[in-house]
Amino acid sequence: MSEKPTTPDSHVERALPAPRDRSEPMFPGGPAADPAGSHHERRIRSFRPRRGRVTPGQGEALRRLWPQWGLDIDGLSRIDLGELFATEAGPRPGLPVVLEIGFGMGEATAQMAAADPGTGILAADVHTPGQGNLLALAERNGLDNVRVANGDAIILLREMLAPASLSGLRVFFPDPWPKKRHHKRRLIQPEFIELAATRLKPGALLHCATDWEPYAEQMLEVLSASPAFDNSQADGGYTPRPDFRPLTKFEGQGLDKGHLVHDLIFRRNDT
Ligand SMILES: C[S@@+](CC[C@H](N)C(=O)[O-])C[C@H]1O[C@@H](n2cnc3c(N)ncnc32)[C@H](O)[C@@H]1O
Repeated sequence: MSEKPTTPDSHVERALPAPRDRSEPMFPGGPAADPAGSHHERRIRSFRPRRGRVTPGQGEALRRLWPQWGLDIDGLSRIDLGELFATEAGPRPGLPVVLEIGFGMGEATAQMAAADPGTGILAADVHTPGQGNLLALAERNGLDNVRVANGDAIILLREMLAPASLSGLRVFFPDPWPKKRHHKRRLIQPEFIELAATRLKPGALLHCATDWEPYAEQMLEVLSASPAFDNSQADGGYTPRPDFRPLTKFEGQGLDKGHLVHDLIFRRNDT
């Protein structure tokens, strides 16, 4: 009877990875698996939870940089923005902070942060590979004015940010939810704008962009109807694409399909 050939360590059992509980973080020290809990409240979400495949470089950035620059949107604590943007030199009270909702892979976020080092960018998304990508970009480019938040930005705004604490809000290419039955998932709705208005300082800019024409029309209608915001365009229409907004990944895909892009810039007034 022929014996099976053995390798020197064939007696060693191959260790199987221990099964991971859904609530355990995928990257030790990194973003929480489900920060505010998927059943935190019954509400229609503007995103689908999606982790996507994380590259080794993104995973490494999440493990190493999250404790320093990451924020889990747990809905439990009030954020002191001066402390959140602290550097080795100490907290930065009075630093103007802009919230970006849905930064995707974060390339445009990093470019805008580099162009404006005197402004803190609080960038929120649920997309794990993008969070790792943005952290790595921030480190590579020496950006100490970027913080990455993981979870639903509505909970961040409502539960964790103080009234009149933000100097700006950016929503670039939010999920268009083109099917009629999904329109209720769109982020830019009257209730969202009402909430955003409470968290923005007078004079703060709300900048939206989309390549989905019907959503652009909805944005214009909702923002124009809000008594808390004034259109930066005297004619009440869209803003010509400002050169300070870099091309985003999602925008590039829309342009390849021949989509028209619309920017909308509204100013929070004193009401
Ligand atoms: C269509 S992508 C656009 C990404 C990026 N701005 C770009 O232009 O390439 C929209 C992003 O918004 C995120 N998102 C949608 N609703 C969100 C919410 N309530 N809180 C945090 N992120 C959200 C999604 O996860 C997604 O990454």
